[in-house]
Amino acid sequence: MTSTVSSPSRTIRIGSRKSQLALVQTHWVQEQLQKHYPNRTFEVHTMSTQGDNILDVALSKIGDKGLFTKELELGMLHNQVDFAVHSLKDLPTNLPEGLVLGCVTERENPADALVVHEKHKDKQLATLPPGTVVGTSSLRRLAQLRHHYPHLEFKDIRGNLNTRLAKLDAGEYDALILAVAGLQRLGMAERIHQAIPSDVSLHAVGQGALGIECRAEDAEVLELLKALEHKPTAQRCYAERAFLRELEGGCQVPIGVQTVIEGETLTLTGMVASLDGQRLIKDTTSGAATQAEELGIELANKLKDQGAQAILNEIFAEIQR
Ligand SMILES: NCc1[nH]cc(CCC(=O)O)c1CC(=O)O
Repeated sequence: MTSTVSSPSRTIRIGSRKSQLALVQTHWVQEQLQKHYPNRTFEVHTMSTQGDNILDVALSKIGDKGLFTKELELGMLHNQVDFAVHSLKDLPTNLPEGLVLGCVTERENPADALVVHEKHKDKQLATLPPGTVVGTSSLRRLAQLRHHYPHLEFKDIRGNLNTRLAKLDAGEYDALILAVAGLQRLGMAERIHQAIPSDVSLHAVGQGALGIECRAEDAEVLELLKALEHKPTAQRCYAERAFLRELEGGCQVPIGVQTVIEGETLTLTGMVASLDGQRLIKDTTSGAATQAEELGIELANKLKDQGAQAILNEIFAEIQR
């Protein structure tokens, strides 16, 4: 029997991590694409990444930037999947040869959230008592909170969101710092006790947005992905990623950002802090949103002139020890 379909369109295979957050995000992308292209088929293929498997080592000590992305990238390069959905914050600023950031989706609230144990439910970040044990695995959150609240104690935490919340509720920690966006996407917004203001903690580069990575040569996929692109978010994230790319060395470092677009103007604020929180260098730059990457590079150089490079060099040496 011969097929009556004259030119069947290719099935698009979406690569995803298996974590609950990754799957929620990937299924959202699949659903949006399906709405835009009802006659096409989009399949989800899941893979475990190194970051999902190594759970007993502090993230900052692993020092491999592609921790949550490498297996998915190999999948694309080996033609097993056509694109991969990432939390943009987990996607390294330099991608492997042959792959590109094909699409940035509309960002959710990029702020960090304070989540507290029951016994602190009448407290805010500023009123937590001395010795409160705060769980975080992010050097950025650690350094900024130490800077503002040196009386708090910090303890590393790993595992997925549910594991972390269970450890909090079991009393292993008094409070956690998590991304607002992750809690919202998992339907756990009620656990957000306080959105941390940006004068206390600048968020991570790309936080709250999804980044879709695909093969640079795959014109068809790049065209399909345009349906999900959110230009203001993309411009903000390009500025943030250029800032980070210009500053970072080989590992996770305490770098935070904030971006705003008003009219045609993009304003980028960035900070670099020492791990003990004692030194914190922060500055701002503004310019045309169409020049996002140049603004990121400009701000990185501004901070380097103010001593950021010395802080980063100390941190790279510290982490390698
Ligand atoms: N690597 C952890 C990670 N990657 C993305 C998110 C949340 C969603 C986002 O920031 O887009 C989280 C959890 C967290 O930081 O609390």
